[in-house]
Amino acid sequence: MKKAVHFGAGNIGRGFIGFLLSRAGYRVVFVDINAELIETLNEKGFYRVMEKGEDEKVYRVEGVTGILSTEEQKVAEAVAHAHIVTTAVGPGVLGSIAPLIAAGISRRLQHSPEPLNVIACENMVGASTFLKEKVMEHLSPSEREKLEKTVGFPDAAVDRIVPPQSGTDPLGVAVEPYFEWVVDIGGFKGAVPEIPGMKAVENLQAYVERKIYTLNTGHAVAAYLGYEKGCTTIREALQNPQILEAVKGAMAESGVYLRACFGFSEEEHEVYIEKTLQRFLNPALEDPVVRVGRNPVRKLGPKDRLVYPSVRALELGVKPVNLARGIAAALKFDYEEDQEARKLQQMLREQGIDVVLNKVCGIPDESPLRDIIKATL
Ligand SMILES: NC(=O)C1=CN([C@@H]2O[C@H](COP(=O)(O)OP(=O)(O)OC[C@H]3O[C@@H](n4cnc5c(N)ncnc54)[C@H](O)[C@@H]3O)[C@@H](O)[C@H]2O)C=CC1
Ligand SMILES: O=P(O)(O)OC[C@H]1O[C@](O)(CO)[C@@H](O)[C@@H]1O
Repeated sequence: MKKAVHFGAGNIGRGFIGFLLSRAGYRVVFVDINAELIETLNEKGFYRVMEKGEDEKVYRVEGVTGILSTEEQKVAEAVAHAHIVTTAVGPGVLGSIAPLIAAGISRRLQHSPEPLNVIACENMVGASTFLKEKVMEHLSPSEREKLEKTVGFPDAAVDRIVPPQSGTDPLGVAVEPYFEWVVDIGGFKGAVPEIPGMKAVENLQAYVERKIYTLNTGHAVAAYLGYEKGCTTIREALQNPQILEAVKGAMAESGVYLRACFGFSEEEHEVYIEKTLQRFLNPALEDPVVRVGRNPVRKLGPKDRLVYPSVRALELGVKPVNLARGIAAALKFDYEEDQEARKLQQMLREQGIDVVLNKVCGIPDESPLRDIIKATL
């Protein structure tokens, strides 16, 4: 039986990637830092995925096991014998799991000429490429050379809304019915693995950017404006007409760039936006604004969902007022339980808005975007 090693047994790990891998016939080994989660996975050996739409469908995912990420030797051994490696740990954690993956690849290169593909399934443009760079830092020059020949790191876009789980089942995951997992066909080494639900494409950049700069952009604007207005969930936020308008406006502003860059037609993009809004409004999913707004420092980064499309829209002659409202609201996201939110607030207090716009958002002093944002603060 083929073996998959998946880093991150969280919502996307269990509810999306691990689920598809298992259904494709892989024995899935989850690696996670959460000891309780790994213990429960090993005790039960299965979990349920509940698709929450108009009808509820329940799937049983069998034959799964777990390894704690501190059990370095076991993780390396699993990677050394895997047929595919995937991750869904969060972009900020990729650097921490890179040594584990490198140790596994190093072992593998000694005994197997078989190709391996490592796919980082994170909300980040170029996540697998980034992971590859981090893995390379832990390999010798000769291992790096061999890696280039046999180990692929195809970039990917992952789209399925999986909010925090509220039920009593410690492993069960409630997910939306929709999903899209798109992987760069040119990044694979060896044959592209047959995984129903995973689409290997040539124009990955268009998929990944459309997803991050539409869905994640609109979602972030809803989350930060919703938080500002005291809303608990995304659905509640979107019931406020002003927030709904701002979310639609922000997606339209980033759409100007996406259409210009990738050639989506206006109609096609409108359909995509409308479908995205319907997914946000799924009444069967309770999606907290604080989850969607988590890690505001990452989300305010120059390549991320708010600043990047604002810069691109400005270049195309469109004033990104709604994106700027999202950025301004993100700067006010003072959710105490979020470490990055605390850090951001401290930075704002101690260093001021100009330093934050510079250091966190990467917006140059001379950019008119600064004034557009400040005008909405
Ligand atoms: N939840 C969602 O709707 C979606 C999330 N994503 C992306 O998927 C990734 C994962 O997100 P979620 O599953 O929502 O997060 P999550 O918090 O539910 O899962 C992350 C898992 O990674 C584990 N982890 C953290 N540090 C680790 C380490 N050093 N070693 C091993 N495991 C570690 C955590 O214990 C947790 O189980 C993120 O990049 C996110 O942006 C992408 C699309 C949808
Ligand atoms: O997972 P991140 O990057 O923190 O952001 C949350 C976003 O990711 C998703 O979970 C899935 O793309 C969206 O629901 C939300 O826009």
